[in-house]
Amino acid sequence: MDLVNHLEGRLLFAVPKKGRLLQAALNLLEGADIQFRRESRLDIALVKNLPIALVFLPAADIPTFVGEGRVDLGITGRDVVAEHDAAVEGLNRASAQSGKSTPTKEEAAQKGCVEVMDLGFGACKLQVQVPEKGKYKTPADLIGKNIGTSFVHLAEEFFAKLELEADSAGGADATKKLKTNIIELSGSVEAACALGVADGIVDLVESGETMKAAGLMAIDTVVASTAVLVKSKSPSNPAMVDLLASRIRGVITAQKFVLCQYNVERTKLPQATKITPGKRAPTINALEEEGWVAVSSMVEKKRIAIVMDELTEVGATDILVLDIVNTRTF
Ligand SMILES: Nc1ncnc2c1ncn2[C@@H]1O[C@H](COP(=O)(O)OP(=O)(O)OP(=O)(O)O)[C@@H](O)[C@H]1O
Ligand SMILES: O=P(O)(O)OC[C@H]1O[C@H](OP(=O)(O)OP(=O)(O)O)[C@H](O)[C@@H]1O
Repeated sequence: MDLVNHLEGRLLFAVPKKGRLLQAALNLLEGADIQFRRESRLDIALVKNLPIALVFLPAADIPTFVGEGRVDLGITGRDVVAEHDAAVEGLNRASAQSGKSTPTKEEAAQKGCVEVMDLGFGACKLQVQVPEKGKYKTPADLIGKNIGTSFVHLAEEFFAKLELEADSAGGADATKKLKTNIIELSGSVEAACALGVADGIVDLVESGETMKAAGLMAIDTVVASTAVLVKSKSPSNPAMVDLLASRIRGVITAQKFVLCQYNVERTKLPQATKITPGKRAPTINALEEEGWVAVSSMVEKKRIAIVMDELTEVGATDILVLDIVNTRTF
């Protein structure tokens, strides 16, 4: 089937085609009941139960497709969205400086990605790193030096700001324009210092193991990133964007919370509900037994053990913890 000819009237939703964000993104789609079958080698999949087509793209390219308004929604990293924004700003600045035409206000207002929500997975930091045993201790020490990175536009923006600060603080010779040299590398960036290509690098750190293994240390953070849902500034079907956002938010909330149910004497209710205030408020039902109530309340998964300890301490009994499959609680 020629899928490209079946896209008419469908909202386009970009999903990372590989890498670290792929599985968590697919889990979200499944939780949101977005049903599709991806044919082998095809980067487009029609959704069976909604007027949507999924487009599988490299995470780093998704901000371009969404920002240009060619795709309506996307799941990608905040780091690559920031890199795309920095690239567009850099391009506009360069055009303005060279007297070339820049986008009008109206054109600019149509372009770029709008963050709909933080998806809570894929956490990492884009950090400035230098050799642990080297002479550079602060980012300012790297002004005018060689920096290896795959995030050239964010790195340029970061060092341009540092250079400006250094200039205006009189820390640099105003007659001699310092310019940090940003070297574009497409992977294994950590090797650049050891091999003499760079004095410092700007690269992603998650566990920190790669950085440590390369004998590097982080001295500043350029962007703290997680996966995000982004939309274009003028999506083809805003109602469908809202529906998908609401479903995805429901799945994320369900992943983060559990339902805690327990019985407690009515006299202890104020103390107990202080421990389990719920998202909006706890649900309280009278029990057949005089003076007792049943409480159910959403509790953050990561706090549940402490919450159960505290409830036991105030005299709650029959404490049950239930998984939430899906929610619509806002
Ligand atoms: N340790 C990590 N290293 C790189 N990216 C990470 C890490 N942890 C989370 N991420 C997030 O995952 C996104 C995609 O990175 P990943 O390297 O998996 O993609 P990819 O498409 O396979 O890219 P590439 O082929 O360039 O490595 C990053 O932009 C970032 O937001
Ligand atoms: O802090 P850590 O958990 O060690 O993860 C960080 C490393 O992971 C990524 O590299 P990737 O594995 O994608 O390979 P690459 O160097 O070829 O980009 C990133 O560029 C770092 O090198």
